[in-house]
Amino acid sequence: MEKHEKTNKMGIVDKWLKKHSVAYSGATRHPFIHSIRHGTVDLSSFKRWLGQDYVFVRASVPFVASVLLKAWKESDDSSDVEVILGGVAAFNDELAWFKKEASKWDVSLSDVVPLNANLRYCSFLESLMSSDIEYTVAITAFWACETVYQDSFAHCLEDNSNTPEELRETCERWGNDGFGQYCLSLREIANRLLDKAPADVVSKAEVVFLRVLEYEVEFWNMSHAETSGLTL
Ligand SMILES: Cc1ncc(CN)c(N)n1
Repeated sequence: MEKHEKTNKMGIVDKWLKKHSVAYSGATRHPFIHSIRHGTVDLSSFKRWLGQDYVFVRASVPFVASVLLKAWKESDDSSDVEVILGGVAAFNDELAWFKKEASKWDVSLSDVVPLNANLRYCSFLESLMSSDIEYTVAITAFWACETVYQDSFAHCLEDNSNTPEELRETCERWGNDGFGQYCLSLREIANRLLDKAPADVVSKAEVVFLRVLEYEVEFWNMSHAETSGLTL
């Protein structure tokens, strides 16, 4: 098949994005994201999100490393490893950025207590590290996780947005074009693998995709957790 034919073809994840557009919008157009985009964000919510996300990103490193390992063992295309390796390398920079941003906002990262929604999402990712989980399923989860952030924060950078100046750097971290391209590369990998996968693996990947969307919504919800109800 010619390359241009391949890119024009609608892949399985593209179909899921249409089929589950309500769930997808729930994750990418959450009230927390709207509040950033409208410039009405409550700074204590932003700080809570920042601390929780630092914990999440640290915990997701072994998951991404496990996806890399699966790609190295199972992929029929060596460029997958390079794409995922790019993601692993970006985590280093991301963790340094969290430290810088936390000191700007006076958030003490060492004092962050992970909330239950965060712990649940981290254990879900940990469950996907098992060698029983197919590469196709794991890369679908990874693509979905990265894409929700890319789409959400890119929305805050659109021309008609009113994102506060001091939050633009956060939005650019995930909303920039380079990160967008990287998410598209992950999407191509997921589509290619799903195209060849048996039906039960495709169903499993679709369930995992929907679970990621649910966990992402719960994650955003934590930003407006009342201090009295920190078990979210
Ligand atoms: C909850 C969450 N989801 C996704 C991302 C993007 N790696 C993140 N930093 N945090």
